[in-house]
Amino acid sequence: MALAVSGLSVHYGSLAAVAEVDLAVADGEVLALLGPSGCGKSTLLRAVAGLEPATGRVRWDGTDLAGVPVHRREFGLVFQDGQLFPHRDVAGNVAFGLRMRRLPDRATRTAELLELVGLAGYERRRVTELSGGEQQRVALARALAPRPRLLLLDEPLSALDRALREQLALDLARVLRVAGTTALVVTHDHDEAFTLADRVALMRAGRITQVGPPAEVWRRPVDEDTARFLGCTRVVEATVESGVARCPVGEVALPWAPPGEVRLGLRPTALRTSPDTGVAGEVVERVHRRDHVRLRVRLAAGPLAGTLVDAVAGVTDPADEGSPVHLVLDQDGVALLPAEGLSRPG
Ligand SMILES: Nc1ncnc2c1ncn2[C@@H]1O[C@H](COP(=O)(O)OP(=O)(O)OP(=O)(O)O)[C@@H](O)[C@H]1O
Repeated sequence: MALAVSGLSVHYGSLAAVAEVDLAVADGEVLALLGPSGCGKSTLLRAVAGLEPATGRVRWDGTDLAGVPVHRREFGLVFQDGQLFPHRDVAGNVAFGLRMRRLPDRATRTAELLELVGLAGYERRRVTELSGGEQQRVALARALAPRPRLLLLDEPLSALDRALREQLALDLARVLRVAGTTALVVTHDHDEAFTLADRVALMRAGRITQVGPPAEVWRRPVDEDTARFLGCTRVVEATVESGVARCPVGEVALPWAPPGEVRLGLRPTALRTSPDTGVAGEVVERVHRRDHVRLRVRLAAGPLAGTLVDAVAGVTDPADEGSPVHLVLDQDGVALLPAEGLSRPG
């Protein structure tokens, strides 16, 4: 195990911003810390970097880093706004860590990194004349140049607009893989976490609530709060038999679900319009999204008659406000929750 964090806490007065966190990141692994605003993600990252006084342990390959200052931890840092040196050109920024460590072949390494982040030939450009996306690429190249043993990224893409963020998340995932980087990435964006990470650690109120591969966390959130954070807008009781879950809004194949009583977390995409089969309802609201239409539907029959549920329709579907629809369940929008506990009204 490369990074091992145990019993790590950070207090601001009486607030435990990070509370007794245990976390491990394996060699070459990318772990995303995902959680709502204010849950302590940045504070945890900063404590790992050595930027925040903390109790507990941060170890690298078994060696305790207590007392090792930030610049001697051999960690690379990338923040939301790049924090480039405005008076240096692109090469000057990328080579900064190499110069500090008196590493040789700085021009070759700089060119290599610029190539990796898609900015080949940008050496002499002024960083103040680059776009936000280009600046973040330079920040990434600068952090990777000295071959840090761990890369810490704090919301590296959140200052960028949506389309650029999606493209850069894919590029960043590729760069981290190609460089074999061990990384801890803080984000509040689910798509970003799932694009970048081998494993996702979900955080709430200073604590880690669940750690696992993205698909596992997505399919089996550990509790209802986590399911809601991951986009489930309704929780329903269900019974699973032979890999098929039956609930008041229909049935759906869930081969990975154990038999017996469970709860299902439904994301808006869990219910889709269907020409004539499925649970009946009436459209009360219709909003166009990029590649689908979001609906609010009042169910017309069954145990949940009168209840409003979220659903999706194709952009060309005639599911106008006031019109009747049928909804069927789609496995991809369904999360499996343990049976215990009461479900909250959505
Ligand atoms: N220097 C500080 N002094 C006092 N309280 C702080 C300080 N820094 C953070 N906090 C508090 O600690 C908690 C965790 O903050 P943190 O920035 O780590 O959350 P976060 O999950 O990264 O949030 P966001 O996604 O909004 O950046 C918050 O309640 C915040 O107000």
